[in-house]
Amino acid sequence: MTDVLDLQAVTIRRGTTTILDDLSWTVREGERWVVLGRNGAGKTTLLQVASGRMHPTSGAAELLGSRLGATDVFELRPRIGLSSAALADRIPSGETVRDVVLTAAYGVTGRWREAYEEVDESRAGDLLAAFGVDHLADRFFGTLSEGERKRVQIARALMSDPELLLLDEPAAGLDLGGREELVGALAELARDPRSPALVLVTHHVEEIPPGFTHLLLLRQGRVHAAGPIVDVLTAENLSGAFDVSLRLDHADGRWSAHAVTSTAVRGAH
Ligand SMILES: Nc1ncnc2c1ncn2[C@@H]1O[C@H](COP(=O)(O)OP(=O)(O)OP(=O)(O)O)[C@@H](O)[C@H]1O
Repeated sequence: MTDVLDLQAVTIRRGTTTILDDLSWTVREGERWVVLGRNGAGKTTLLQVASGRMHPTSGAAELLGSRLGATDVFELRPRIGLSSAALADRIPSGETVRDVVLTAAYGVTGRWREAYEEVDESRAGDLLAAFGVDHLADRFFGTLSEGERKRVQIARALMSDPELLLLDEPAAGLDLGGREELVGALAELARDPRSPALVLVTHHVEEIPPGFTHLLLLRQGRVHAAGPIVDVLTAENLSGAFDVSLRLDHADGRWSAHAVTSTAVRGAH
């Protein structure tokens, strides 16, 4: 399998703060990674590097076989899909849902007289349908619910047929039903062999869709543990990454975690 992303001893420093610290991580074709870590662990910064938007202070980052710093990132970026709150904020609220997805084929937000090919129109429609939001194609992006927006964003990130798809907290702000619908859609994406390599950043094991294969646990900008999810997602590793004693459960392909408290002991008195 080919390396889609290869980070070797990547360090990111800002002033006296070390945000990523000597981090090595490889994502290969066909892999579906979850990146978990507490607030401030460095997850968003890691995606900035993985999407070619931030260069390491030291170390080497290879994206789709090209070394960051020695390649044209503007050629690289359309080959890497990214969905994040920061990018969503840049989408004009008066843009139609169809155009939000369509403009991604040209790496822009805001439609302005581009001549779209029929094949693009049809791909945008298919992606909206795949995420269950095709009925919203003519609505303005700004009028959508949070859950609808998240699904449109992922459809947009897939529009350029990327070789790597990075999803930064796609379930943040969703209610339980919205989260479950999104987890279902991501599970389908994970199952489809035509999908790109996937990297999903989250704070919650409950948001890990079935079919995700690997886990990177980040702690204070360093790799706490990484590898196949069945080996790495343990109560011990999770407790270490989140600095709290956790119990982990696995049922029906889904995970859940909660703090080990002294409730049971207290209840006994
Ligand atoms: N330009 C900067 N200068 C100094 N510190 C920074 C800078 N950018 C980010 N940081 C710090 O780096 C750490 C990691 O930030 P990052 O956003 O990558 O974490 P995260 O794991 O995505 O956090 P969250 O889960 O809260 O979104 C944080 O403590 C943040 O305050």
